Amino acid sequence: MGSLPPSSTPPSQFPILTPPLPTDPSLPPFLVSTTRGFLPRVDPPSTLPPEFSALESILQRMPVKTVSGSPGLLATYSLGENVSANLPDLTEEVDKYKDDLVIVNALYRDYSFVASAYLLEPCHESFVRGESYGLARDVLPKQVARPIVRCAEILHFKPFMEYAGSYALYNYRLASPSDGMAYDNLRLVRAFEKGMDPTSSEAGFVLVHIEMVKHSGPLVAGAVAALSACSPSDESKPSSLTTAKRHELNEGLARMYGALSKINEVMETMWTRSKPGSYTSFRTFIFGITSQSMFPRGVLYEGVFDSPALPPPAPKADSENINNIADEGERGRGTRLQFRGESGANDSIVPLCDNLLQISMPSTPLTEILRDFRSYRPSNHRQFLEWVKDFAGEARIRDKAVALGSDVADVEGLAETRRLWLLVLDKVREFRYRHWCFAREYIIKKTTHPTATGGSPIVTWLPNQLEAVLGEMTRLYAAVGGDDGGGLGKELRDIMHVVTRQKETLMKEVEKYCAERGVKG
Ligand code: HEM
Repeated sequence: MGSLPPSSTPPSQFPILTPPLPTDPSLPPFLVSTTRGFLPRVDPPSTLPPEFSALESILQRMPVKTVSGSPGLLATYSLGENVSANLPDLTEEVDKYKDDLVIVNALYRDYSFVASAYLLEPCHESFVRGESYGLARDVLPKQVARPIVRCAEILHFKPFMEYAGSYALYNYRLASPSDGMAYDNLRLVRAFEKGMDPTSSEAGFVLVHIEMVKHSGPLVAGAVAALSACSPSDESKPSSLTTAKRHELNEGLARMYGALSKINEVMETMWTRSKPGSYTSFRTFIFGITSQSMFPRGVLYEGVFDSPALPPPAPKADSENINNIADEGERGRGTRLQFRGESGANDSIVPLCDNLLQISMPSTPLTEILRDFRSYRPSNHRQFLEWVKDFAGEARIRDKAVALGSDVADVEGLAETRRLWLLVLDKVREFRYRHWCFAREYIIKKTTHPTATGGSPIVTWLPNQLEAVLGEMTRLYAAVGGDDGGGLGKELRDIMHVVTRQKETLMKEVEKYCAERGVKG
């Protein structure tokens, strides 16, 4: 992969793949493209090289319900002893594949499944008994810790389960290769609970994410076209778009709108493909090892002392952050680490829209969590998102698009941009509102555990971003004169009624949950 272009380079010059996508295994699996969007450029391997047969054997025997339907190691709470007894340290074998990143990514996925299952097995047992999660194991044995760190170094991931690199986007196979990526043809490669059955809620949860991201190619293509139309190499006056460029911008926004509409439609299928009542049982295994009561001191990675995959040592005085600090008795045994858990918050669809639309988030500690989440993703996704943000900022895309207080000759074109801009914002609102409903129905009503898998506070974090979008829409609609007619039409008037209603109900809901749970709003 080429190095990143400087941020003043036109968007078309960012190394975004177009078909035919390269199949070269020495390239990173996750490279943004206009066809597969944020999915890996090749389907993930579902079988491991023979040297890893011990790992494969554990993974196949691991789920609560195995592929044959019989109870697996997690059903009998015997994964821990199996890892101790039957899994050798295969770090040297990982190195043999360091030039085949497609395989190393499969190994990263698989070690991350064993790591999370191993650490959280005691919490699963407590949960099944109807108790609170209690404490997890807090030492990751070296035969898991060393190879996952090595894979993470090679791939530039964190050495803990990630959304794209392991749990969701690198965790599917095609039941029949000739039938492609149709939903019914997708199967999970790895699962914790009953996910080997494609009709289970665990499988549905993961597969709906994949099915949504399947439509991210046109979103990327639309975003690139919109940015390209506003390239900073044009005059930098907000009103400087020519009629032709405005037309290009409108086409880009319309493509984004089409893709987001499809993505939101698929999102709605979550309710039936993964039942709200089943979520909390497989969720136990996807918690992170920071900001969680189960891991008050993170996890000691045995046999791991120094690696580019580890975060920099925390200052000793920083008692909140125990990264890399092992206590006296542990020194010489390994390194204590903390990472966020896998979460859709590490998906790139919404951050792409946030960055392109320049949605301003409030300066709150909750927004800091949003920023932190954005480091948990494949490096090419991260670079692309940062680049979109910088580019949109330099190009002043929002100013050019909505052109407030400027004389624009192409009045119809401008009205269309404003309409499309608000419609795209509305799709982000719709995503975040549906998502808030998921959080309420799948989590808040089912458990009092205060933090989500990624470590964010469950009642206040999602509303922080949803409120920002609702606020942005309200301000923009007023600024372009929507309230006074503004030429934006009935569709947007209706949407804005929904926005006003949602603002009120969201505030009341959050207040209610905060009061019930003693959380500061
Ligand atoms: C039952 C379904 C779902 C539930 C219960 C759920 C739950 C959550 C929770 C609790 C968070 C807060 C972050 C954290 O983990 O600490 C989150 C964030 C997020 N999830 Fe989901 N999620 C679901 C489905 C999805 C799907 C299908 C996607 C699609 C990619 C997705 C994308 C996101 C995004 C983008 C965020 C960050 C939100 C923002 O920026 O405002 N989630 N999710």
